[in-house]
Amino acid sequence: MPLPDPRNKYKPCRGVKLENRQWPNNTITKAPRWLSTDLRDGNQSLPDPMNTDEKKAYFHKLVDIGYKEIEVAFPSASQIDFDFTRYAVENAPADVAIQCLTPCREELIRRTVDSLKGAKRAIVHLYLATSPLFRDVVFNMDEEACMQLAVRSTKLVRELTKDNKDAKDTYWQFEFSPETFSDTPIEFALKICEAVKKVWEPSTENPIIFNLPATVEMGTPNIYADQIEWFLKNVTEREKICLSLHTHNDRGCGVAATELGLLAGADRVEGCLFGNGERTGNVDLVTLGLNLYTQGIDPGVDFSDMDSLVDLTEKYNKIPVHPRAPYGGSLVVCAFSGSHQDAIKKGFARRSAGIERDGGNGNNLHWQIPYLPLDPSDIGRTYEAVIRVNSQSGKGGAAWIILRHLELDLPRGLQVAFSKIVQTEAEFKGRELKSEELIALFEKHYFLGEDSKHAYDLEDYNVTADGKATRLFKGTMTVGGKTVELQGTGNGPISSFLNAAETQFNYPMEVQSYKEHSLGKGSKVKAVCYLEIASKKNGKDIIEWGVGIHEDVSQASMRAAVSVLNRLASDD
Ligand SMILES: CC(=O)SCCNC(=O)CCNC(=O)[C@H](O)C(C)(C)COP(=O)(O)OP(=O)(O)OC[C@H]1O[C@@H](n2cnc3c(N)ncnc32)[C@H](O)[C@@H]1OP(=O)(O)O
Ligand SMILES: CC(C)C(=O)C(=O)O
Repeated sequence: MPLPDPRNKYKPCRGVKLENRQWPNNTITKAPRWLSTDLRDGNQSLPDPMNTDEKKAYFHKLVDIGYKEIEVAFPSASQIDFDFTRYAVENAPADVAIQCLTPCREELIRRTVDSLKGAKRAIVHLYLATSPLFRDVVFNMDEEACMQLAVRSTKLVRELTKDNKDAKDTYWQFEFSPETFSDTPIEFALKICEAVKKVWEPSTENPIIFNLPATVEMGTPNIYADQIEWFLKNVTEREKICLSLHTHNDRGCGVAATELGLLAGADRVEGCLFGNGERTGNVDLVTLGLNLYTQGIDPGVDFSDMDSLVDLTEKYNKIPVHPRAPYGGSLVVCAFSGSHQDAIKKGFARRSAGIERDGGNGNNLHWQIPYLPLDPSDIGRTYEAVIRVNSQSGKGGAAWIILRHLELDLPRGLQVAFSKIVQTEAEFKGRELKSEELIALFEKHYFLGEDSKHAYDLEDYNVTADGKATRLFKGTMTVGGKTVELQGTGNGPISSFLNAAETQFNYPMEVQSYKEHSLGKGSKVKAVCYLEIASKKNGKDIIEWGVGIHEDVSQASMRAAVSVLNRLASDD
């Protein structure tokens, strides 16, 4: 039973008092510094943490796609984490900083710094929970004791790193996280950071990283943004600070909180690919990066081979990426429903025309396709994957697949006719129809396949002028294996054939529309004809479509007419 009054159990998150807040008026105009914590915060939350080989593969992929700051481990926790840090130190490119997390405990700090020895660039990340709940429940420490511990620990890190003459070859950076910042009285968060800064003595060139984590997401994202703006307004020596965000997703707003935090002035973001991490996860770096990209901002990380990132995380985290995960999910660049497919198909047609006019590849043409905020090809997905067909689909979806695979640009009426066939098949099978199945259905239905089963075949014919405006068709057909001679007249080859067929086989046939286009290019070019015929079947007026393909355009149209005849003779 839900509680009749949850107020007695849960209290709302209180924001900070922020005068003249600025962040709602800001826009994000450049990518922040990114830190991937997949190998630390992500890894520590896995039921089966990665082994060393898995961490290595993951690390190299993070480097390959462009992350320059990577938190690789909690080296004081285990020999595996220590050894992996050594591997990362020895194998990181010169421009990649290796970050490690340590609590405020002397032996653990020493071990952490040991693991980073010899690194070209290293970030020692010290954390200490600062919220009243944690100080009280976890540490039994008052604010003063908490501050003294942070100060003592920072002094030790300083002594072991930037003040250590034996460690001068490393470019040391220092990060301090008042853990559970999101639930810490803001004045105390500022006070402890100021005390830590005073000890570390950062410079403008090498700023201290203050990472202000929403360790647990406590309130709406605007509250987090207010906290960040308040902190930045009140902290001293802003120019010597890199303000870092580290959000979790307990309320499902990690991305929003991070984006609002950036609007509030933050410089750096920590997160994991596809939002792996404690509980509901860290903020998703893929979403954040591609959110920037789709605003025309280079994220500085390469997401163009999305499937390889999905494979990586699924293999090593052993957690599937949700099919609806932003950008990376297998279903997010797919449209099943008819009106979406129709709009997307029209959008692509408009874009192709624009590209042709522009004479380029479309990279300088603004992306404007209904329902698709991102060009699937920018993340390595194919257009073919965009439109998928099931019983919810309309004419546009199947027509798109036929266009992409067979290059047949079906007239609207034929799209409608074929979509009914598709609908029946999808309902019958009770599932999505794959592209190959749709193509087979189309070829079978309009008798285009080499081995299609059909009643009528045109063996031979000729059309001659019979008087001024009249054409005479004479030909031989096989009907169910038997040879039949037929002849008819009309004002052109098709009408004279239809007249012959009507006389011979008793199908009234009147042309409603005719369309042709070329297929392929160069010496392999063919003609495609689409013929719409009004006829009668079992006493009822009906419309049938025929499709014919041939190197010769008049043969193609004749084939289209035979295709109609076969449709009239078929049972379906
Ligand atoms: C929000 C975050 O993600 S923080 C990072 C969390 N990551 C991890 O904890 C992964 C690695 N951790 C570990 O392997 C272990 O917890 C270790 C090695 C750090 C410590 O192990 P143990 O000494 O056995 O302690 P244990 O894990 O049982 O409890 C944590 C202890 O650290 C203390 N602690 C927690 N955070 C901090 C901190 N930032 N600084 C100093 N001490 C801390 C706790 O109060 C507790 O102390 P207690 O034993 O005196 O009560
Ligand atoms: C150590 C800190 C930054 C952390 O992981 C968190 O608060 O979630």
